[in-house]
Formats: sequence, structure tokens, C-alpha cells
Amino acid sequence: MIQSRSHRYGAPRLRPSLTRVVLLIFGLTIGILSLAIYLASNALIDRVVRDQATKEARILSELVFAGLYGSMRAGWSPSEIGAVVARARSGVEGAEIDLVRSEHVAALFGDTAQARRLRQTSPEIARVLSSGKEEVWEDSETVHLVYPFVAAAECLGCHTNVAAGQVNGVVQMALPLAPLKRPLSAAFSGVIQVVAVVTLLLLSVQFLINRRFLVRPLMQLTSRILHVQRTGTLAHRKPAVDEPLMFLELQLLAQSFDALLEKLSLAQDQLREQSERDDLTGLLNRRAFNHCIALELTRAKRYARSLVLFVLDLDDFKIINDSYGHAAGDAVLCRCAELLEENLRENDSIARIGGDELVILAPEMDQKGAVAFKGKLRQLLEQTEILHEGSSLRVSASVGMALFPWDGETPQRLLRRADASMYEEKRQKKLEPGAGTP
Ligand SMILES: Nc1nc2c(ncn2[C@@H]2O[C@H](COP(=O)(O)OP(=O)(O)OP(=O)(O)O)[C@@H](O)[C@H]2O)c(=O)[nH]1
Repeated sequence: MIQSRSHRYGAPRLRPSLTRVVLLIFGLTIGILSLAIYLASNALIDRVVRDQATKEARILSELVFAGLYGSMRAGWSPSEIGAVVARARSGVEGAEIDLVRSEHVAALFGDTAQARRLRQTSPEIARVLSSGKEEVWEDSETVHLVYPFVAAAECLGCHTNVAAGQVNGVVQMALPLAPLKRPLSAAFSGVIQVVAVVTLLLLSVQFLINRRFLVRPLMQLTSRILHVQRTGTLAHRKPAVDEPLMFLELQLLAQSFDALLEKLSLAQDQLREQSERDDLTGLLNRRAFNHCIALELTRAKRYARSLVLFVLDLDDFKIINDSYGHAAGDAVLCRCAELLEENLRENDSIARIGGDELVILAPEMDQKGAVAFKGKLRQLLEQTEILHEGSSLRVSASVGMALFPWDGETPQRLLRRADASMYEEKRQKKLEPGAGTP
């Protein structure tokens, strides 16, 4: 038993279409690409901005130190120190800058409440005051730097209670990252937008190419296959795909499909031919005859025309088989078929429906013509000498006939009637050799 194999592939509705998959891939590609560019650029901006902020903080601290040192050498005043710090603050947006004296400098020149608080609460300031090494640290929004002011030999003239190399104080700086980040982020977001638009354009072009040159031909091929499957018609079909084929693989697929259908069509034609023909005589077989009589009857009914069915059965055919062999019997059957076929009109049909039983369908033949034709058929067979391997064989046939619409209106009735009249003739012949109704 032949089983359908389509179940192997599952229900088609459970599978996504190629278009959807391609769209999904494109969507994911754009999403992932944008996210990757966004994350990478953010990390890059963050790193660059932090490095830049650290450098700026260090330069600013050195500038503050240089400013203070200069004003001290020129005979400083507290208001000038404040001005130096204020100038440094105004140079960088959002910067916080504090000066913190060491305890011995504070003891000598005084202190501010803010500086005291920082000295006491900030561990970083305490460490730098004692180590003399700058400290830098970062949090999410800010870069912090504590820069030491180390006493030089020339400072000792005023800073009488410290030694050279000791830390006189620190400048603490907190530089916000946001002002540095802003222009870079704007530049990068412009780049990301351009990349996203270009990517979208490229993917759209690719999508359209796929749709036009891959999906459409595939869908057309599928619809042709479905058409063949639905109608079972292999002949007179269109080519597998009308679409222009851009891809080699699709072209091969379409060509293979066409070649396969070509072969199947030929095989189908041969099978149909074989299934409708009698192997020995090449006449229509019983199956084809059933189809043929049904068709002719429908036509005769529709156009109100007559139709005659003749049934011929060879007389004592068994004797030929028994006397001359089966091959001789076959030769007789073939010759009779040939002879009858040659004498039919174009619209008539002839079939072999049994061992030595032949039928003829003659559309549009009236009663008078039928009687005459019946006599002609009988005569034709009786007058023909069939030569087989040096023997001369002669045959006769009993012929029965039935006329539509007078003898019946269905194939069964007509066949029964024609059979009955053929057997009646055969019976008469047996009772009285040489007899036979014209
Ligand atoms: N050679 C040959 N013989 C066949 C074929 N088919 C059937 N037969 C023989 O044809 C004969 C038909 O015999 P019947 O129709 O029964 O009898 P008959 O000898 O013709 O006698 P009546 O019909 O009574 O005149 C049988 O001997 C079958 O074996 C065939 O394809 N080739």
C-alpha cells in the first residue's frame, strides 16, 4: 500500500514562512547591531572621558599650585588664594575645587571650617597629606583627585615650621564627567544613527531581492506543484517558474522540476495507453470501452442522435486454438481486429472485451444502415483468408446488435440486448449450419 509521505514534514501552518524568518533575522540584526554599537560606543566614551577628566584634573591642580605659588612669592593675601581657586573652578563646568592646608600650615596661617572638616573626614586627603603622593579615584559620575603641595626650600622662609619635602597642603578636585561626555555622545549618536539608517537600507534592499528573486519564484513553483497535485494533469502545463531566476540553485530546481514532470508525463501517457489498450490486438480494452460507451451515449442523448452497438463473437474459435495452436489463435484475433478497424468510420470505436469477443460502437447510424453494416462485418470476416505458418485459416463470427434509443438507453441494457441477439444467431447457426440472419 502506498502511503503519503507528506506527514514527514509536519503541518505547513506550523512552520514560519521564509519572508517572516528573513524579516525576523533582519529585525534581530538591526536590533543587535544597534545595541552592540551603543554599548561599545558608551564603554569607549566612558573610558576616553575618564582618562581625559583625570588629565584635566591633574593639569588644573598644577595650575592652581602654580597660581598659588606665584601669588605667595609676590606676597599673597587670602583673597588672592580664593581668586585663584575661583578662576580654576570657572574654567571647568561643574568642577569642585577645595584647598586644604596641612595642620602645621593651618597653625601658622589660619584655617577654614570647610578645610578642617575635610582634613578630618576625608581618608584620601589624610593619606595624601601624610604620603605626599596624589590619589585619583572615580565613581559613576565624577573623577576625584587629591594633589599634594610639597614644600620646596624657598617656601621655608615663610613656612617656618615645616621642612623641605613636607606636604603643606592639598588641592582636592572633583570633575564631573557629564560635560565631557555630552559632545562625544552627541557625535557618537550621530554615527550610530547613520550606521542604523545605512544598515536598514542595505537590509531592506537585501529583503526586497530575496522576496523578488527567491520567495516569489519558490511560491510560484509551489503553486505549480499544487496545481499538478490537485488536477493530476502533467501534460500541457506551464513551465515551473515564469519569474526571472537570479539564483543558480533556483534555476536548477526549476529545470529539474520541469524535467521530472516531462518524464512523469511521458510515463503517465504510456500507462494510460497501456491501461486502455488490449495487449494482443492493440484495440481498446473493456475498461476503455465502458468509458467510451458512456461518453457516446451522453453525446447521443444530448444531440438526440442514434447509436448502434455491435457485438461479434468468433465461431468455434476454440477449434483454431486446438488445431493450430495458441499462436495461430492470436494471429487470427489480430488479423480480425485489423480488418474490422480498417473498415470503420472515423467516429466508430472498436474494443476487445473478451477472449474472442469484440464490440463496435457506431454513432449516428440508423436501423437500415445498422443491418447493412452487420452483414458487411460478417462478410468481411468470412471472406478473409488468414495465413499462419503455411496454414490457411478461415473464420466466421456471430454478430448481435442493439440500437439506441429503441433497444435501451444505458450501456448495460444495450450490451445485454446485443449479446442476446449475437447468442441467438450463434444458436441458429449451431442448429442449422450455414444459417445467419442478415
Ligand atoms: N489464442 C487465443 N485464444 C484465446 C484468447 N482468449 C481466449 N481464447 C480462447 O478462445 C476460446 C473461446 O472459446 P468460446 O468463445 O468459449 O467458444 P468458441 O470455441 O468460440 O465457440 P462459440 O463461441 O460457441 O462459437 C477459448 O478456447 C479460449 O481459450 C487469446 O487471447 N488468444
